[in-house]
Formats: sequence, C-alpha cells, structure tokens
Amino acid sequence: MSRVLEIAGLVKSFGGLTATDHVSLTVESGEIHALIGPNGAGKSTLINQICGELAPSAGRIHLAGQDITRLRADERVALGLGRTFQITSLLEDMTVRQNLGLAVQVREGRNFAFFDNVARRREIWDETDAALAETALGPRAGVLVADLSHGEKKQLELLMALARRPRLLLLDEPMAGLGHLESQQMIETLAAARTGCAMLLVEHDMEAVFALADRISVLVYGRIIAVGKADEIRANPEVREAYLGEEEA
Ligand SMILES: Nc1ncnc2c1ncn2[C@@H]1O[C@H](COP(=O)(O)OP(=O)(O)OP(=O)(O)O)[C@@H](O)[C@H]1O
Repeated sequence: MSRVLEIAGLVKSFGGLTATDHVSLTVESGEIHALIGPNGAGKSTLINQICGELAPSAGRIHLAGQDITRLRADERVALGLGRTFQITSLLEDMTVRQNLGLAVQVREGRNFAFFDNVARRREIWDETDAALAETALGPRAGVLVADLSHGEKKQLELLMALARRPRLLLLDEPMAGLGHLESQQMIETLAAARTGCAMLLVEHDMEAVFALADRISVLVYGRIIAVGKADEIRANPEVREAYLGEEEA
C-alpha cells in the first residue's frame, strides 16, 4: 500500500489563534480517512492548506511522495489532488450527461471545438454513461442540472470530481443538506469509488463516517487527539467527551 498524502507538523496561525496546531496525518492508497471534530476545530483550515488556498505557517505536505507545500493550487490539481467544489460550479442549463461528459473531456485535455475524433468521442460518452448507470443519477441523465434536487447536484458534483481521476479526493461535508435516502446514495457512490482514489473526508454525519472510513482522525482545537478505526474512535473516552458524547446525547 503506498502513501498518497502525508502531512507533517502543519501549523496555521491567524494572529494569536492557532487553527491547526502541528497536525500530522497520512492517507494511504485506497483508504478513506475521515477527519471529524467540533465546529471551529480547524478542519476547513486544514483542507484549505492541503488544496493550496492557505499557506501553512509551518509544516510540510507531500502528495504521492512529492513535496507540494509551496506549490500553487492548480499545480497540486495537476499532480492529482481533487476536491469537490460548491455545486455552483455545475452548468445549470446543460444536462447531467453533458456536465459529466465535459468533466471527462477536460481530463482528456479536449475541448468541444476540436472534438472531431469519432472513436475518441464515443469512448468519452461510453465512460460518461457507464459512470452514470452505476448511480441513482442514471435515469436522470437527460435532465437539466437546473431541475435537479440539491442532493442530485451533490451526487453529480462528486461524479465530476471522480471523472478527473484524482489520486486523492478531498471531500468537505458531502452529506451536508442531504436527506436520508440521498445520504445513502452518496455513501454508496463513495464506497464504490474508494478503490480508484484515496479520500480525505471531512464530515459531521457520523453514520456516513462510520460506514465509510477505514481510519478516523479527531481534530479538537487544532490538534489531532486520536487516530484509529471506527471501533477504536467510538470507544475512546477523550473523543467521546470532546465530540461524540455531545453528538449522541
Ligand atoms: N481566515 C481566518 N482568519 C481568522 N480566523 C480564522 C480564519 N479561518 C478560520 N479561522 C478560525 O480558525 C478556527 C478554525 O476554523 P475552521 O473553519 O477551520 O474550523 P472547522 O473545523 O472547519 O469548523 P466547521 O466544522 O464549523 O466548518 C476557528 O476558530 C475560526 O474562527
């Protein structure tokens, strides 16, 4: 198993506040590693440093063995870092199939105007249709994005991120705002995708975290207080007091 992400001693200070305080964690290939913690723990600050949106005050970030700490966000994307963006990045007046097909084409470095190779075009649409068929969005392929529910848009956004075939996908609260059925569908899509790319999953929905995560890191006041498998985290008294206790009460 190879190491996809390695974070070592990552510090981010905002004036007197240390939002991530010497955070270290790893994500191995094929792993879903969940990052949980109460509001204000520093989860978004950590994700933004991994993406390159925030410069760390100290520490290093390696992606597949390469030091990316000082690289620009777009350089990190080129090296295989993916993230789900806000659903506002979807093209509302195009269909589900067209949006996903476009994501596949972008990965291939193609553009509609020069899109004249018939065999290649068929491959791209075959890949698009196969990806859609495996999810609940399959029957919605011809529907305009503007007419999708919030949950369907989040599903599509995830499929588009996966279509870019990242080495590591950063997921910032994919279950937020979803109903029970939509959450189940999202969990299924993520579980099916895990062999293709490693994931760092920030999520408050503990049912999803426990269903998906191979390992869980718990962040509290900027520090990792525990790392382990679901059962170890559930049973950890410090975690229960700092986080799970309040959730389950
Ligand atoms: N740009 C900023 N400037 C100053 N303080 C910030 C900034 N961004 C975050 N913080 C502070 O850093 C701490 C960590 O915030 P962060 O948003 O990373 O937490 P979080 O774990 O993602 O919370 P939530 O679960 O609510 O999204 C908070 O105290 C927050 O107020």
